[in-house]
Amino acid sequence: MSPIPAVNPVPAASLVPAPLLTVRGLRVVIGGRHILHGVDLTVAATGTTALLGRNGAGKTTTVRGILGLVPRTGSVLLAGEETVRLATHALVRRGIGYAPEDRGVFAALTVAENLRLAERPECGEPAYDLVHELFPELRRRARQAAGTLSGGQQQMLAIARTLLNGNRLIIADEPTKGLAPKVVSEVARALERAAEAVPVLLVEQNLAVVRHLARHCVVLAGGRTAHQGPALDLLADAEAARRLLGVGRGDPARTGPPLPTTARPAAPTPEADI
Ligand SMILES: Nc1ncnc2c1ncn2[C@@H]1O[C@H](COP(=O)(O)OP(=O)(O)OP(=O)(O)O)[C@@H](O)[C@H]1O
Repeated sequence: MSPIPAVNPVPAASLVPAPLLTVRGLRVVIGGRHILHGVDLTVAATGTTALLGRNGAGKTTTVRGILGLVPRTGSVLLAGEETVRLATHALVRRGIGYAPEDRGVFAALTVAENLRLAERPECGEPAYDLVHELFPELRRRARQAAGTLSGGQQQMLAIARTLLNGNRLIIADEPTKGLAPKVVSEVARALERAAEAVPVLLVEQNLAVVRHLARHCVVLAGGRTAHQGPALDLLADAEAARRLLGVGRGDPARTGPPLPTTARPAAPTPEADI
């Protein structure tokens, strides 16, 4: 009888999922001005990765560089594929959904029309079930002009558009900016649910939201990566948070009260069809 072959132990490192997105040496120059000087970051293959930094650190430019919305050099690997020379439409086709800082909804169109515009037939059946489950409010307001929605509702519409097409990564740029605390909690809960389905790269200034959602964080300073690591470790280190993010105990707007524990949104009501 032949001996049973020995089973090679799997090295622990190979059990850690590879990052979904790996950015190396990302540089952006606009109008002769060097804005990013070589940003390095990784976005985990699951959950939420927060992109942090003081005002003007380069967060939005980094996102725009990843998406090809500004001229950039360096390396942007999406699931191992080099994308830095691809145009934005090609990146969208590869499954990156973007909820920009200004939300980018079409004000004169209804909620349903905004969603329909985001459909991509090549991705199969649009995931309206998921959108309606996460955002029952959008279902109820399907026929309302998007320009008449509140800021929070517009933000939910912007996030909902990224969820329709089975994207493999969602990038949300400051989704809670300017929202009332109750609406911040609603948007955060929606993002939390979204991140169960799709990894999220979240640009966020509200550290209560970061604490609630993000496992991993990347901090930019002066157009460079200043720190990467577990989000809770950074937030627990008052000196590092002050140095890297410019926040202290006396800054409730950013360190905020804790968000309420997760409560699932109510099941959608069959009031309107989108
Ligand atoms: N199109 C542009 N032309 C010139 N300078 C720009 C342009 N876009 C951004 N900048 C500058 O680049 C720097 C980084 O801007 P960016 O918006 O990426 O920072 P940010 O970290 O997102 O800031 P905030 O938190 O205030 O949104 C800032 O000094 C900004 O003024």
